[in-house]
Amino acid sequence: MIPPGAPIVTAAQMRAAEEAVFRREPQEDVMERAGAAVAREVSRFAQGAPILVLAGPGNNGGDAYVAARLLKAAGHDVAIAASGEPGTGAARAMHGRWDGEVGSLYQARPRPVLVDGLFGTGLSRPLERGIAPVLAELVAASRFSLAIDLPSGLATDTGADLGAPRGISATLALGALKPAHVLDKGLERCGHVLLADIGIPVESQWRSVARPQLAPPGARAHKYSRGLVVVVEGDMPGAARLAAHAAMAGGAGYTVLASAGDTGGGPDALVRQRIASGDDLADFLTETRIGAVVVGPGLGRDRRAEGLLKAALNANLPLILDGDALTLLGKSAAAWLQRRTAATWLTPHSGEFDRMFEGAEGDKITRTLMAAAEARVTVIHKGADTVIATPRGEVRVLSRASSWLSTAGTGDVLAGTLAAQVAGGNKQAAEAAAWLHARAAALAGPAFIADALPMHLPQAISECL
Ligand SMILES: NC(=O)C1=CN([C@@H]2O[C@H](COP(=O)(O)OP(=O)(O)OC[C@H]3O[C@@H](n4cnc5c(N)ncnc54)[C@H](OP(=O)(O)O)[C@@H]3O)[C@@H](O)[C@H]2O)[C@@H](O)CC1
Ligand SMILES: Nc1ncnc2c1ncn2[C@@H]1O[C@H](COP(=O)(O)OP(=O)(O)O)[C@@H](O)[C@H]1O
Ligand SMILES: [K+]
Repeated sequence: MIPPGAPIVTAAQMRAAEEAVFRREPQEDVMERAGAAVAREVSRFAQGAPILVLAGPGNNGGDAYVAARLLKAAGHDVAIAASGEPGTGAARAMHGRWDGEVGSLYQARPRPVLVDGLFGTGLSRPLERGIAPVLAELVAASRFSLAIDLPSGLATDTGADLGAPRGISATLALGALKPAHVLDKGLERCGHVLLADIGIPVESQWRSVARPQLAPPGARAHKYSRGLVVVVEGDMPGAARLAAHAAMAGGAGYTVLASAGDTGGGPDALVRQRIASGDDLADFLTETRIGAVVVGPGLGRDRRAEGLLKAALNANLPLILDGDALTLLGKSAAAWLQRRTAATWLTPHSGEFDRMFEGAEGDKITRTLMAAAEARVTVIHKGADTVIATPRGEVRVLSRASSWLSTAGTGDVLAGTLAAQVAGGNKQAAEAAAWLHARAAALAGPAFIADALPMHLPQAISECL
């Protein structure tokens, strides 16, 4: 579980936000609030069991000393083990306010409740060999463990593993989420992510995906005003049908499958339009009521596929490109897409993304932002951590969706869901589609097949009205 709609900031941005607050308020007061938030969460879970608090040399350790003092004052049995002397002024002050003993991390005996205050956003290199195994053992031996801000050993801005333990029960993000809470190894290492307001205002164009606010069709709505979606069928008709079904269940008023022949299957309400070639498609896409076109699911990569893709790219209509369309574009994706004047969305998984934007480097947020800016499109970079980036620099991250989504065809369902939101005029279509898709997966439960996913979209939508 990730707090929805929460700002995500890098370590440097968090530090800048803290510095701004310290100009009008003592650092110790902010640290008292951070430690109090930690103590509140820990006391909820400890239920009277003995607590071991680990304190590192920096301000993460400072938070740990505060939490230990408040937990002890509330009657808990608390022991502290430190990896060394406190190294910052605020951490020294908090160490000074602790009136008990401070043991050594290396001699610490496990306790049922563990608080990890070794390192947070200041982690600058992999954990030293000595620290990582000791921390891993103490976490493994505990019944409940809470990481202050971040599990120690997780790179704040990338979620890369620098020696973080496995099995942390919960992480209390302080002030804002950091990329490590939503990306890469952070998905497995943070446990439940909780967010504490510690009175540091943060500005960010990056957020976790939130539940969208949707509206039912107006009293005078008709099928075209609800949104007309065209899904282009190719070599693997099932993929296009999945996308079309998702568009229908995702709220589109009218869905057309542009297909070379009648391959059958799919809902009866699905309208079929015979499209044999790129020229046919170009003609058909002059229909002005079309609100979104989906090209790519099961498209194939032959000459016909290329012709269909070109016709869609040249049409002045909102366009969702997925699957084979992305592979066909490959390295020339940005050059093709920059020329478009109508809005475009790309929904690559990591393989498709890397084929299109092989020069992009860095963490997933940075790479996706770079791609969106270069191609001037919205990119929905799928995976266990789905990163949505717009050319204006906005980012939305959806992580911890059902891992049962890892089954063939669920990406086609996302493309269709997105098309429905685009055709319906939703200005936040990508974020809404990502949320609805993940919610449908949660409702579908375990071991669903992609065919079952669209059936749960209406329920997901009902939760947004
Ligand atoms: N600013 C504030 O008042 C507030 C901050 N807050 C809290 O502070 C946290 C950030 O604090 P921070 O910047 O002091 O960094 P922190 O994560 O404690 O670690 C830095 C220390 O670790 C050391 N070190 C680094 N890597 C290492 C390694 N691999 N192995 C060994 N040592 C290593 C590093 O040494 P150095 O790199 O300098 O050699 C330095 O001594 C943040 O996450 C939040 O919890 C909240 O209380 C709100 C108020
Ligand atoms: N482990 C996972 N956890 C959460 N979501 C996942 C996971 N694996 C895949 N997904 C989601 O499932 C979908 C898979 O899409 P894709 O790889 O394009 O599949 P296909 O091409 O077969 O339709 C994406 O929305 C992706 O974000
Ligand atoms: K920590």
